[in-house]
Amino acid sequence: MSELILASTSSARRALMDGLGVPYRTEAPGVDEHVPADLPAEEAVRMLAVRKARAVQERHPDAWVLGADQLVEVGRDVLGKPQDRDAARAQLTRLLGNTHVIHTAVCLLGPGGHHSETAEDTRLTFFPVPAEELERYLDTGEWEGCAGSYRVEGRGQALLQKLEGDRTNVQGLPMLSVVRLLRQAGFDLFARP
Ligand SMILES: Nc1nc2c(ncn2[C@@H]2O[C@H](COP(=O)(O)OP(=O)(O)OP(=O)(O)O)[C@@H](O)[C@H]2O)c(=O)[nH]1
Repeated sequence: MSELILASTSSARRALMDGLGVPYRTEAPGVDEHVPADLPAEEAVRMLAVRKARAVQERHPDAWVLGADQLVEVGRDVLGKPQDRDAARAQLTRLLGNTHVIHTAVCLLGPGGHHSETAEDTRLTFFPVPAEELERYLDTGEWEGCAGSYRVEGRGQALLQKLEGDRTNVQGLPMLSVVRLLRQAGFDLFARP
């Protein structure tokens, strides 16, 4: 198989791919992540996952390229990554004591016009916690670089009352689906190095 490129700057996505153990490298997609404001969350993440993968594939047409995007939907609000602590506090205040949905899309592009993609939802319910506890969680800094301002695999799990779906999907890649897409594309996931 020609090389696999993860079109991402996300350390969490890298960690998930490192765990899978398939040889790959990363490259920043470098795309404009703006989408129409009224686009439903699942359509937005699919559009951006494809945009990221295509941007890298244009630079490496013979490679396999995996792109991903994620948004948090709570009620009618759609949340991305917070810009600062105050934005993170506002996001978490919206999530605490409520149920929200993580929408993550992945797109696998390959030689010969291969295009496969999927979008996965994970539903999470957070405990209602007092403002002082929220400030202590913000002190961990886990909000930085995370859509929804928490890390489900870190101290953020202390906020988690219920999770329905793929936990890795929350971290950034729905690994059940990533494995399926790679196997369907013909990848040998235990190839000798
Ligand atoms: N470690 C961790 N990261 C999370 C969690 N929830 C969301 N994220 C990260 O939040 C980011 C979602 O923003 P995106 O726009 O999809 O991705 P990005 O960080 O800009 O990275 P690119 O793939 O380069 O676009 C991703 O990096 C996710 O890995 C979580 O629970 N744990």
